[in-house]
Amino acid sequence: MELLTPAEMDRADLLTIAGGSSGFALMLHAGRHVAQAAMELAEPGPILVIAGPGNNGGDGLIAATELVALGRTVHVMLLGERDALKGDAAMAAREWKGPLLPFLTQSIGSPALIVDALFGSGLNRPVKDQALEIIEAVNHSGVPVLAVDLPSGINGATGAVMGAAIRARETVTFFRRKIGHLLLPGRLHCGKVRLVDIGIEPAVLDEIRPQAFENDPDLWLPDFPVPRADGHKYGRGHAVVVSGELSQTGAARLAARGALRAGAGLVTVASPRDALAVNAAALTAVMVRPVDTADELGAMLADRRFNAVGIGPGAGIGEATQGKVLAALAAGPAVVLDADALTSFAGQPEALFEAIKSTSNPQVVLTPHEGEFPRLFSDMSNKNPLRSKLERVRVAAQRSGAVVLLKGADTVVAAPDGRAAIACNAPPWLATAGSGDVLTGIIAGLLAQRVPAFEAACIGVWMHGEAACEAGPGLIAEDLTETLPAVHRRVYDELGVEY
Ligand SMILES: NC(=O)C1=CN([C@@H]2O[C@H](COP(=O)(O)OP(=O)(O)OC[C@H]3O[C@@H](n4cnc5c(N)ncnc54)[C@H](O)[C@@H]3O)[C@@H](O)[C@H]2O)[C@@H](O)CC1
Ligand SMILES: [K+]
Repeated sequence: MELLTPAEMDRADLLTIAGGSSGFALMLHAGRHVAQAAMELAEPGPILVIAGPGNNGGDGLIAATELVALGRTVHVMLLGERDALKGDAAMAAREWKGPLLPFLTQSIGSPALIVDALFGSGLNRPVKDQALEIIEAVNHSGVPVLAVDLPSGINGATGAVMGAAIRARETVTFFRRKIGHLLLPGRLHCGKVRLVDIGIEPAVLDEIRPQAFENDPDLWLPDFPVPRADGHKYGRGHAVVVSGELSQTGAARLAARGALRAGAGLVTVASPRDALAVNAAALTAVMVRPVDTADELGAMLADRRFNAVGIGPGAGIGEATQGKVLAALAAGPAVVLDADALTSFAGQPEALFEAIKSTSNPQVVLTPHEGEFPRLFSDMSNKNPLRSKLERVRVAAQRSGAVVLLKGADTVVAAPDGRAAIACNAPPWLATAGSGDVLTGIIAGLLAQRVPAFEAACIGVWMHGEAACEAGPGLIAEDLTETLPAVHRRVYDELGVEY
């Protein structure tokens, strides 16, 4: 499903109003949904609504009015003067007939539930002073919080905490989720996100054309590779994984098994001669072929049946790996570059980007983690707070000409054309040795089946997260390939494919 920036949400709102609805009608829907969620969440006892000076506060005031009508005791605190409210929020305030408590921490008390309607998508600067004190006091109170639209203090476009932010049990948001609901740390502040319809027609999206999506099957289901009943393994591509030296061959084997489990028809490990015996002894369905140099790799890949290559896990950092990367890009299969393949270009990323842009087959995926990312994009480390993770990955994709996948609990995949997907299905135990190697292999396996690079990266990330959920806590990288069949079955169920 699409993810919106606050600016895009404002457009959705304006297009709906231009189509004949009133802004206040949207607010009434929003406030009623919030009240409904509050009824479900709140134990018996009073409910405190903390309202801010904009339309997020307006939603809160409508919810307060509705909750009283539903028989609840409701207290309201408002930041600023009632008379200072404008537009729809002023209309909402006229609906609220009760008193307003002073905007002080002492007013919080110990309600059954707090409805956080302080700031939503209009947050445009760090919270300070009174608002900051209230947010911190709410977080310390231990009272469950229902956030309206966004937990106050979370930037809807970036997920950043602007000074301080509410930690909500649940968040009710409208029409479509916002990017800040998925990117960290925002996601951690939202609790469960409830998406409700407030009367905005999905057709407005035709005009807005959002370019960010949640990474879930809705996004790529038609591209998911399903073997044909009349097909054979040669029709499902042949992935090559480049192995490192004798002492570090395990990573390539993990990747190779990932490629096979992702559905590649055939997988070959291109192994240095001195590691051949080790690789061959430890592999069964995966084949092994001696490849020491970039020239040898290039010669192997001249056979176009090898249609996808994964390089990086355990590859070693330096000129030898650089050479193999350039040979793979020149030969024209789809390519996924990870780990040492990326680090080998630290300090000279332009050489890599040039090679990517001049490849005859522009199906290239880069899969850095936050440590590797600034080795290629030195101005965009996560220490640089000027850009969100989404923006950083988009710029990286545009600059490199490749699909870029930046790993993390909120893995972002972006294509050079601006499309981007944010994942939220990875469990914390997925962060374990070797799990990135398996991801590289899964993506290589999908590329081998001719899934386009952006979709291959998205599907790979999603399957990897699902496989980890399936394996559960205590996961080691080897488990991921073994739980992948269950993930395939889940996708087949969604596709309605029998097995
Ligand atoms: N766009 C839409 O389609 C709809 C929006 N609605 C609500 O309207 C909200 C957006 O309303 P607004 O644009 O009025 O924005 P908000 O209500 O989120 O906040 C804007 C107000 O807060 C102030 N403010 C911003 N940052 C501050 C800070 N750090 N410290 C102190 N004051 C600060 C601004 O000066 C302004 O007065 C949404 O989050 C949603 O809850 C709903 O009513 C339904 C429809
Ligand atoms: K809020």
